Amino acid sequence: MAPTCRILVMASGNGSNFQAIIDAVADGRIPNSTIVQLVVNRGKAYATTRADNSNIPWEYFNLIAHGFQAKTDKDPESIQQARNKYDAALAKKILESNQRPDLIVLAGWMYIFGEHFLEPISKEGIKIINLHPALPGKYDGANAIERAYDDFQAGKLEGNKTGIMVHYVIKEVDAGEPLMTREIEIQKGETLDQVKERIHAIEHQLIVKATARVSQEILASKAQ
Ligand SMILES: Nc1nc2c(c(=O)[nH]1)N[C@@H](CN(C=O)c1ccc(C(=O)N[C@@H](CCC(=O)O)C(=O)O)cc1)CN2
Ligand SMILES: NCC(=O)N[C@@H]1O[C@H](COP(=O)([O-])[O-])[C@@H](O)[C@H]1O
Repeated sequence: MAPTCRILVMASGNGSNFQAIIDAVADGRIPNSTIVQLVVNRGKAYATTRADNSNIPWEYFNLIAHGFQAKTDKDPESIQQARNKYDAALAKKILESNQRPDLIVLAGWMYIFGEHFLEPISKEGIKIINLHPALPGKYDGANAIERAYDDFQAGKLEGNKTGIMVHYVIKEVDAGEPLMTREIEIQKGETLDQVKERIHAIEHQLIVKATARVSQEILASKAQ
Protein backbone atom coordinates (compact mmCIF):
# COMPACT_ATOMS: atom_id res chain seq x y z
CA MET A 1 0.00 0.00 0.00
CA ALA A 2 1.39 3.42 -0.98
CA PRO A 3 2.47 5.52 2.00
CA THR A 4 0.13 8.36 2.83
CA CYS A 5 0.72 11.79 4.27
CA ARG A 6 -1.30 12.19 7.48
CA ILE A 7 -2.70 15.72 7.70
CA LEU A 8 -4.13 17.35 10.83
CA VAL A 9 -6.11 20.54 10.20
CA MET A 10 -6.69 23.25 12.80
CA ALA A 11 -9.50 25.79 12.44
CA SER A 12 -11.48 28.26 14.52
CA GLY A 13 -14.41 29.19 12.32
CA ASN A 14 -16.39 28.52 9.16
CA GLY A 15 -13.82 26.05 7.79
CA SER A 16 -14.22 26.85 4.08
CA ASN A 17 -10.46 26.29 3.63
CA PHE A 18 -10.74 23.04 5.58
CA GLN A 19 -13.52 22.07 3.15
CA ALA A 20 -11.24 22.90 0.21
CA ILE A 21 -8.65 20.50 1.64
CA ILE A 22 -11.30 17.80 2.24
CA ASP A 23 -12.47 18.10 -1.37
CA ALA A 24 -8.92 18.09 -2.77
CA VAL A 25 -7.91 14.98 -0.80
CA ALA A 26 -11.07 13.26 -2.03
CA ASP A 27 -10.53 14.11 -5.72
CA GLY A 28 -6.77 13.56 -5.72
CA ARG A 29 -5.55 17.12 -6.07
CA ILE A 30 -3.84 16.42 -2.76
CA PRO A 31 -2.68 12.90 -3.61
CA ASN A 32 -1.78 10.05 -1.27
CA SER A 33 -2.95 11.98 1.77
CA THR A 34 -5.46 11.55 4.58
CA ILE A 35 -6.98 14.10 6.93
CA VAL A 36 -6.60 12.27 10.25
CA GLN A 37 -8.22 14.88 12.49
CA LEU A 38 -9.60 18.38 12.83
CA VAL A 39 -8.83 20.40 15.97
CA VAL A 40 -10.91 23.48 16.76
CA ASN A 41 -10.58 25.96 19.61
CA ARG A 42 -14.12 27.27 19.20
CA GLY A 43 -16.88 24.82 20.01
CA LYS A 44 -19.35 26.34 17.58
CA ALA A 45 -16.93 26.35 14.65
CA TYR A 46 -18.83 25.28 11.54
CA ALA A 47 -15.68 23.42 10.56
CA THR A 48 -16.84 20.68 12.96
CA THR A 49 -19.99 20.17 10.88
CA ARG A 50 -17.84 19.87 7.78
CA ALA A 51 -15.74 17.25 9.57
CA ASP A 52 -18.86 15.32 10.61
CA ASN A 53 -20.15 15.42 7.03
CA SER A 54 -16.89 13.84 5.86
CA ASN A 55 -16.48 11.40 8.78
CA ILE A 56 -13.34 13.15 9.93
CA PRO A 57 -12.74 12.94 13.69
CA TRP A 58 -12.52 16.28 15.44
CA GLU A 59 -11.70 17.61 18.89
CA TYR A 60 -12.60 20.87 20.57
CA PHE A 61 -9.73 22.10 22.75
CA ASN A 62 -9.93 25.56 24.25
CA LEU A 63 -7.60 27.58 26.48
CA ILE A 64 -10.37 28.70 28.85
CA ALA A 65 -13.12 26.11 28.44
CA HIS A 66 -10.68 23.30 29.21
CA GLY A 67 -9.40 24.92 32.36
CA PHE A 68 -5.98 26.28 31.45
CA GLN A 69 -6.86 29.95 31.87
CA ALA A 70 -9.53 31.45 34.13
CA LYS A 71 -11.96 33.59 32.15
CA THR A 72 -11.39 36.44 34.60
CA ASP A 73 -7.60 36.16 34.61
CA LYS A 74 -6.01 39.46 33.67
CA ASP A 75 -2.50 38.89 35.00
CA PRO A 76 -0.10 38.75 31.99
CA GLU A 77 2.28 36.32 33.70
CA SER A 78 -0.55 34.02 34.77
CA ILE A 79 -2.03 34.13 31.26
CA GLN A 80 1.33 33.29 29.73
CA GLN A 81 1.69 30.32 32.09
CA ALA A 82 -1.80 29.16 31.10
CA ARG A 83 -0.96 29.46 27.41
CA ASN A 84 2.27 27.52 27.91
CA LYS A 85 0.36 24.69 29.61
CA TYR A 86 -2.31 24.70 26.88
CA ASP A 87 0.34 24.61 24.17
CA ALA A 88 2.19 21.74 25.85
CA ALA A 89 -1.03 19.77 26.38
CA LEU A 90 -2.11 20.22 22.77
CA ALA A 91 1.30 19.13 21.48
CA LYS A 92 1.17 16.06 23.76
CA LYS A 93 -2.29 15.14 22.48
CA ILE A 94 -1.09 15.31 18.89
CA LEU A 95 2.16 13.42 19.51
CA GLU A 96 0.45 10.66 21.51
CA SER A 97 -2.27 10.15 18.92
CA ASN A 98 -2.31 6.76 17.21
CA GLN A 99 -2.74 8.76 13.99
CA ARG A 100 0.20 11.10 14.52
CA PRO A 101 0.23 13.67 11.67
CA ASP A 102 3.07 14.31 9.28
CA LEU A 103 1.72 17.79 8.51
CA ILE A 104 -0.36 20.30 10.45
CA VAL A 105 -2.33 22.85 8.40
CA LEU A 106 -3.61 25.99 10.15
CA ALA A 107 -6.70 26.93 8.14
CA GLY A 108 -8.17 29.90 9.97
CA TRP A 109 -6.76 28.84 13.34
CA MET A 110 -7.00 31.96 15.45
CA TYR A 111 -4.60 31.23 18.28
CA ILE A 112 -0.93 32.16 18.49
CA PHE A 113 1.30 29.21 19.42
CA GLY A 114 4.26 29.55 21.74
CA GLU A 115 7.42 27.42 21.97
CA HIS A 116 5.70 24.93 24.27
CA PHE A 117 3.73 23.79 21.22
CA LEU A 118 6.14 24.55 18.40
CA GLU A 119 9.27 22.98 19.89
CA PRO A 120 7.93 19.46 20.63
CA ILE A 121 6.15 19.36 17.27
CA SER A 122 9.21 20.53 15.36
CA LYS A 123 11.44 18.08 17.27
CA GLU A 124 9.33 15.23 15.86
CA GLY A 125 9.77 16.57 12.33
CA ILE A 126 6.13 17.57 11.92
CA LYS A 127 5.73 20.56 9.60
CA ILE A 128 3.21 23.31 10.29
CA ILE A 129 1.88 25.60 7.55
CA ASN A 130 -0.51 28.53 7.88
CA LEU A 131 -2.82 30.36 5.49
CA HIS A 132 -2.73 34.13 5.94
CA PRO A 133 -4.61 36.73 3.87
CA ALA A 134 -1.70 39.12 3.39
CA LEU A 135 1.67 39.29 1.63
CA PRO A 136 4.88 38.42 3.47
CA GLY A 137 5.82 41.13 5.96
CA LYS A 138 2.49 42.95 5.58
CA TYR A 139 -0.48 42.98 7.97
CA ASP A 140 0.72 40.25 10.31
CA GLY A 141 -1.90 39.05 12.76
CA ALA A 142 -5.67 39.04 12.82
CA ASN A 143 -8.01 41.15 10.63
CA ALA A 144 -5.41 41.48 7.86
CA ILE A 145 -7.93 41.96 5.04
CA GLU A 146 -9.74 44.73 6.88
CA ARG A 147 -6.48 46.57 7.66
CA ALA A 148 -5.31 46.35 4.04
CA TYR A 149 -8.70 47.60 2.87
CA ASP A 150 -8.58 50.52 5.28
CA ASP A 151 -5.16 51.47 3.89
CA PHE A 152 -6.53 51.15 0.34
CA GLN A 153 -9.40 53.48 1.23
CA ALA A 154 -6.89 55.93 2.68
CA GLY A 155 -4.75 55.74 -0.49
CA LYS A 156 -1.94 54.17 1.49
CA LEU A 157 -1.95 50.62 0.10
CA GLU A 158 1.24 50.18 -1.93
CA GLY A 159 0.24 49.69 -5.59
CA ASN A 160 -3.32 49.06 -4.35
CA LYS A 161 -2.11 45.50 -3.78
CA THR A 162 -2.56 43.08 -0.93
CA GLY A 163 -2.49 39.30 -1.16
CA ILE A 164 -2.45 35.86 0.36
CA MET A 165 0.31 33.55 1.53
CA VAL A 166 0.81 30.12 2.88
CA HIS A 167 3.89 30.05 5.07
CA TYR A 168 5.73 27.76 7.43
CA VAL A 169 4.89 28.52 11.04
CA ILE A 170 7.51 29.82 13.46
CA LYS A 171 7.17 31.58 16.80
CA GLU A 172 7.05 35.02 15.23
CA VAL A 173 3.52 35.41 13.90
CA ASP A 174 3.16 35.22 10.10
CA ALA A 175 6.95 35.65 9.77
CA GLY A 176 7.77 32.09 8.71
CA GLU A 177 9.23 31.28 5.29
CA PRO A 178 6.59 31.81 2.61
CA LEU A 179 5.66 28.69 0.68
CA MET A 180 3.28 30.28 -1.86
CA THR A 181 1.95 33.80 -2.36
CA ARG A 182 -0.65 35.47 -4.57
CA GLU A 183 -1.09 39.21 -5.12
CA ILE A 184 -4.56 40.76 -5.15
CA GLU A 185 -5.11 44.25 -6.60
CA ILE A 186 -8.03 46.03 -4.99
CA GLN A 187 -10.11 47.83 -7.59
CA LYS A 188 -11.54 51.35 -7.15
CA GLY A 189 -15.13 51.10 -5.94
CA GLU A 190 -14.77 47.53 -4.61
CA THR A 191 -16.46 47.00 -1.28
CA LEU A 192 -14.72 45.16 1.56
CA ASP A 193 -17.09 42.22 1.12
CA GLN A 194 -16.28 42.03 -2.60
CA VAL A 195 -12.55 42.01 -1.81
CA LYS A 196 -13.06 39.33 0.86
CA GLU A 197 -15.03 37.19 -1.61
CA ARG A 198 -12.20 37.37 -4.16
CA ILE A 199 -9.57 36.66 -1.54
CA HIS A 200 -11.42 33.66 -0.09
CA ALA A 201 -11.86 32.13 -3.56
CA ILE A 202 -8.13 32.36 -4.20
CA GLU A 203 -7.33 31.13 -0.67
CA HIS A 204 -9.19 27.91 -1.39
CA GLN A 205 -6.96 27.31 -4.41
CA LEU A 206 -3.73 28.32 -2.66
CA ILE A 207 -4.25 26.24 0.49
CA VAL A 208 -4.81 23.16 -1.69
CA LYS A 209 -1.75 23.80 -3.87
CA ALA A 210 0.46 24.47 -0.86
CA THR A 211 -0.80 21.47 1.11
CA ALA A 212 -0.32 19.24 -1.94
CA ARG A 213 3.25 20.49 -2.41
CA VAL A 214 4.26 19.93 1.20
CA SER A 215 2.54 16.56 1.45
CA GLN A 216 4.39 15.37 -1.66
CA GLU A 217 7.69 16.61 -0.23
CA ILE A 218 6.96 14.72 2.98
CA LEU A 219 6.13 11.54 1.08
CA ALA A 220 9.28 11.87 -1.01
CA SER A 221 11.38 12.19 2.14
CA LYS A 222 9.56 9.20 3.69
CA ALA A 223 10.41 7.12 0.59
CA GLN A 224 14.15 7.79 0.98
N1 LIG B 1 3.53 31.02 16.60
C1 LIG B 1 2.61 31.20 15.61
N2 LIG B 1 1.32 30.92 15.85
C2 LIG B 1 0.41 31.14 14.87
C3 LIG B 1 0.80 31.68 13.63
C4 LIG B 1 2.18 31.95 13.41
O1 LIG B 1 2.59 32.38 12.30
N3 LIG B 1 3.05 31.70 14.43
N4 LIG B 1 -0.18 31.99 12.67
C5 LIG B 1 -1.50 32.16 13.24
C6 LIG B 1 -2.60 32.49 12.30
N5 LIG B 1 -2.78 33.95 12.36
C7 LIG B 1 -2.52 34.60 11.21
O2 LIG B 1 -2.20 34.01 10.17
C8 LIG B 1 -3.17 34.60 13.55
C9 LIG B 1 -4.21 34.07 14.30
C10 LIG B 1 -4.59 34.69 15.49
C11 LIG B 1 -3.97 35.84 15.94
C12 LIG B 1 -4.35 36.44 17.25
O3 LIG B 1 -4.20 37.63 17.48
N6 LIG B 1 -4.84 35.57 18.15
C13 LIG B 1 -5.16 35.96 19.55
C14 LIG B 1 -6.60 35.59 19.89
C15 LIG B 1 -7.53 36.13 18.86
C16 LIG B 1 -8.94 35.55 19.06
O4 LIG B 1 -9.09 34.61 19.87
O5 LIG B 1 -9.85 36.05 18.38
C17 LIG B 1 -4.28 35.15 20.51
O6 LIG B 1 -3.81 34.06 20.13
O7 LIG B 1 -4.19 35.62 21.64
C18 LIG B 1 -2.92 36.37 15.18
C19 LIG B 1 -2.52 35.75 13.98
C20 LIG B 1 -1.88 30.97 14.05
N7 LIG B 1 -0.90 30.82 15.10
N1 LIG C 1 -4.42 35.19 10.58
C1 LIG C 1 -5.09 34.02 10.15
C2 LIG C 1 -6.28 34.37 9.31
O1 LIG C 1 -6.73 35.50 9.28
N2 LIG C 1 -6.82 33.36 8.64
C3 LIG C 1 -7.97 33.56 7.81
O2 LIG C 1 -9.12 33.04 8.44
C4 LIG C 1 -10.06 32.72 7.41
C5 LIG C 1 -10.60 31.34 7.70
O3 LIG C 1 -11.70 31.10 6.86
P1 LIG C 1 -12.40 29.64 6.91
O4 LIG C 1 -12.69 29.35 8.36
O5 LIG C 1 -13.63 29.79 6.07
O6 LIG C 1 -11.40 28.67 6.34
C6 LIG C 1 -9.31 32.76 6.08
O7 LIG C 1 -9.62 33.96 5.40
C7 LIG C 1 -7.87 32.79 6.52
O8 LIG C 1 -7.02 33.47 5.62
